Amino acid sequence: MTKTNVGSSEDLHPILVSDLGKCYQIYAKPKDRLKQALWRGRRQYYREFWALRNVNLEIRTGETVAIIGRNGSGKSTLLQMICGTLAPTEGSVKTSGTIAALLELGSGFNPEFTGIENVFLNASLLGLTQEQIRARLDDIQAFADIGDFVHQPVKTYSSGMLVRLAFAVVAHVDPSVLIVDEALSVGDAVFAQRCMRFIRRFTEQGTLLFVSHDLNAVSSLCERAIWIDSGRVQMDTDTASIITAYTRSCHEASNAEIEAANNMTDGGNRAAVSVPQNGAGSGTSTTEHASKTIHIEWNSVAAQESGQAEGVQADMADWDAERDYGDGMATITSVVMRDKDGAATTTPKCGEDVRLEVSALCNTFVKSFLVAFFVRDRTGQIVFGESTIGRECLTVDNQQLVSAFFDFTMPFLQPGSYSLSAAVSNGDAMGFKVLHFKPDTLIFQPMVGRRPVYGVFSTTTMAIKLVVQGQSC
Ligand SMILES: Nc1ncnc2c1ncn2[C@@H]1O[C@H](COP(=O)(O)OP(=O)(O)OP(=O)(O)O)[C@@H](O)[C@H]1O
Repeated sequence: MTKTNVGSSEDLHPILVSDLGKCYQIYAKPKDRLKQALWRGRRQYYREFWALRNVNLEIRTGETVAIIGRNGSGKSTLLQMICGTLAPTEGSVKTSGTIAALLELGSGFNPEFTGIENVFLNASLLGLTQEQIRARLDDIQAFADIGDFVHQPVKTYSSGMLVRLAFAVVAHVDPSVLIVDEALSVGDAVFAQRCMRFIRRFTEQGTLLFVSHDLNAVSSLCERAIWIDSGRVQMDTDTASIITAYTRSCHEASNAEIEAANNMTDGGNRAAVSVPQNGAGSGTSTTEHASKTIHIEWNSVAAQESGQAEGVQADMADWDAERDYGDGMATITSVVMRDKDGAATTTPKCGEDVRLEVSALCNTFVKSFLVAFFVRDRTGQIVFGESTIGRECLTVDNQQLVSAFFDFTMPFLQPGSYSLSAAVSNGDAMGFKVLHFKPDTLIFQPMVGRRPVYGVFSTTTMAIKLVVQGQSC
């Protein structure tokens, strides 16, 4: 472990990765491995598999960086090479400062040692003296919170207990760089929150490298993200842009899967889908839920032309090719928020009723039309959302215009700017195909008022009573 040299380039870049690559030798049969050893390289019995290739990264001091990507894309391979637990096939990694890493479960622990013995072993490897470890032992035990198990060999621990102990150690060794690989997914909710509080405090002065499939955690912790796909850096920029691009790619992959499954079931003949019962003409459907309503109307374009539907024209100009995605079988034509008087607004009052109208034109027959929206805060975290899933099953015909009306009370939000994304899909809770997803299509600034907001948003409280025992109110 190296300490930071003040003023050096390593000081500015605690992690520098150049042309990094990892190649595995894949053997079709176990005996091929033996043959390879016997032939000493004169014949090849394996095929090469590059888990990671041509990766160049500069992580600057104080940056909070997420690594995201689908299963098997190479995230853990990259982190292991940065931490020095895996040797690269090509390229190099330069690190400086004290790097504390939470990688695979229990890595770095000796299974025969007790929890306490492993705390001493790991904390001393991370640069603490025996005296410093003794002084911090109570805090480490309190953070891990595994009771008397701390005196048992770690081979008897559950996966949750292992990650608790490992996290407790890294939380008390004052690292300058913290690397976390999916560790939070193992602990229970209370422990995950304890870790998130620690990581949040750590990011105020330290450098963080964070791997997670939880995009909300990623957006709330990291300002920069790196998307890895099939062992290559696909994109490296601000977290919000990466999340948009990555989720778009995941939806496209999922749409392709659903398309393939549909082709298997109907033999590739989309015309085999039965003609809708309620597809022609127009209609209304309303569902009550909790205290508010979701309300969907659909009209034929003929009705629109005769003035029954508000003038909405849809064509591919409604698509932002850079950001929108979907299979194009419907086009979102407008997304409007209205106040309680019906006026369009981008400054809704918190605690007051609003209506969100999402209109879309179908470019094909849609068997089960779904509408959804969600709202992100300025860090990209999803704050709330709603969908017709589980509430509506609407069949829509080609060239019909659908409007969904979501009536709800605007929650008491933290002050700031919020973006609303809308989507229309075909399917149900078990799986749906995105027809058109419009990210960040409506930006609004809620009027917060003077009421304090606790957390991401406060509930719309029906009543608050203060009662002194013995007195009526
Ligand atoms: N020892 C190994 N031998 C052969 N292939 C390996 C080995 N270790 C990893 N791989 C392969 O390298 C690729 C990258 O694996 P890696 O664990 O880095 O992915 P990941 O992005 O962390 O995935 P996940 O999100 O599922 O944790 C995968 O295809 C994996 O099967």
